[in-house]
Amino acid sequence: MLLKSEVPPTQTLQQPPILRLENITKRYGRSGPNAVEAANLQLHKGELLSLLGPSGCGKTTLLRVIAGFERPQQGVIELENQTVCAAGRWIAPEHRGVGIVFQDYALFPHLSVAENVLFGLKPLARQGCLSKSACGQRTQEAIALVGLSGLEQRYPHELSGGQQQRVALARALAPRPSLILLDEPFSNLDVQVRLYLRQEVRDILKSINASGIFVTHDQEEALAISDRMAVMRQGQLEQVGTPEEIYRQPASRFVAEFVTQANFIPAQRRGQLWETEVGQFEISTSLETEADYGEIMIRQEDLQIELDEQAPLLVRDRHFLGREYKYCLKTPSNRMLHARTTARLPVGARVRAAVTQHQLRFFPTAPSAAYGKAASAA
Ligand SMILES: Nc1ncnc2c1ncn2[C@@H]1O[C@H](COP(=O)(O)OP(=O)(O)OP(=O)(O)O)[C@@H](O)[C@H]1O
Repeated sequence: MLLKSEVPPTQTLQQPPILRLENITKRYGRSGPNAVEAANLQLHKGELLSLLGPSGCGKTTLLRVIAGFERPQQGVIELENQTVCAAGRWIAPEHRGVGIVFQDYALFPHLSVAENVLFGLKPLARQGCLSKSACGQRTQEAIALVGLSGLEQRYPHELSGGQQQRVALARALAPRPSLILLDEPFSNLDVQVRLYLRQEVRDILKSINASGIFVTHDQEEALAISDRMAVMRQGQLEQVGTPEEIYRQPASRFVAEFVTQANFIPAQRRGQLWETEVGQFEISTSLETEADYGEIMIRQEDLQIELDEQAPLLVRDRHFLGREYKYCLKTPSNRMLHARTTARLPVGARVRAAVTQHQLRFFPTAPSAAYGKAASAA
């Protein structure tokens, strides 16, 4: 039976990892660039990790390497303490005990819901690991787990996109894989369905203490559903951490920009101040550095704005988001900044930027990107 987990999450982190990647490098063709480069990663039992990054950064390639659909040029993969990939060792995908959910569901149109789920159990039945009646029972349990009981005899075309994706999940979970891989599982769904299904899928996986890796390029989705996130850039894992760590302590400007969509304002040191085109910031702990040039990062929700006729920022646009407004603000050098706040301010007004000092972060840059040069070039 697919049992609800009785292992508390903190305990699972003390167990050995269920998946371990060591120095995985994969390139397509002989001389192409590395699609994945020297990736190291561990996943613990019951943990949900998202692989997040822009298009082409290597997320799907890394997932396919873990599944065994692609063979890396270098590196070691251990799954449940078994080496499935290393120099001179290769375990085929069907023997890795990994379940996969694809973006396009990949259901068989001529098979019913029950037959599609049963299909996932065929290899176990063929190997003599499961009897016919056990296969039937597991099929029913998996269908119930994803909330589709009663729809067993329907065909894929008689289901909504969200229901089809649940069938795909049931099919992947029925063999009770040690690891489940989900490649952009919600990207074909309407935004409404996507929002509730991603939470439901997380709840389902958590209820059976499944270990999973999601691929997504949607940072909000990654923040919402993961226990940990791995942010990828040009084939490399740039930062791995909890959603809170990644959001609050981004390891690089790339992570900060990609995950938080924060504002970056060029700054130049002037004595004990960072000078920017929207005002000066005192150099205290959060902005301390050896550098003379850089960018100050201000998250949209941390940028407070107040009406001030003499101020350098112009309210260019305002969008009502329900709970708050999102403002687009123009700086004197025509740079756009974004702020989210509940205050309603008129478009065309001039506003002053106020930020709590400890919420700022600083990223050094070359002098050419500094405020004075950027402003004069605009
Ligand atoms: N079969 C292939 N042959 C050659 N190059 C490939 C192949 N598959 C992927 N690539 C290349 O490898 C790099 C990584 O691709 P990958 O699909 O892993 O990225 P991704 O982050 O999943 O992108 P997306 O979000 O657009 O799906 C890209 O430069 C891509 O063009």
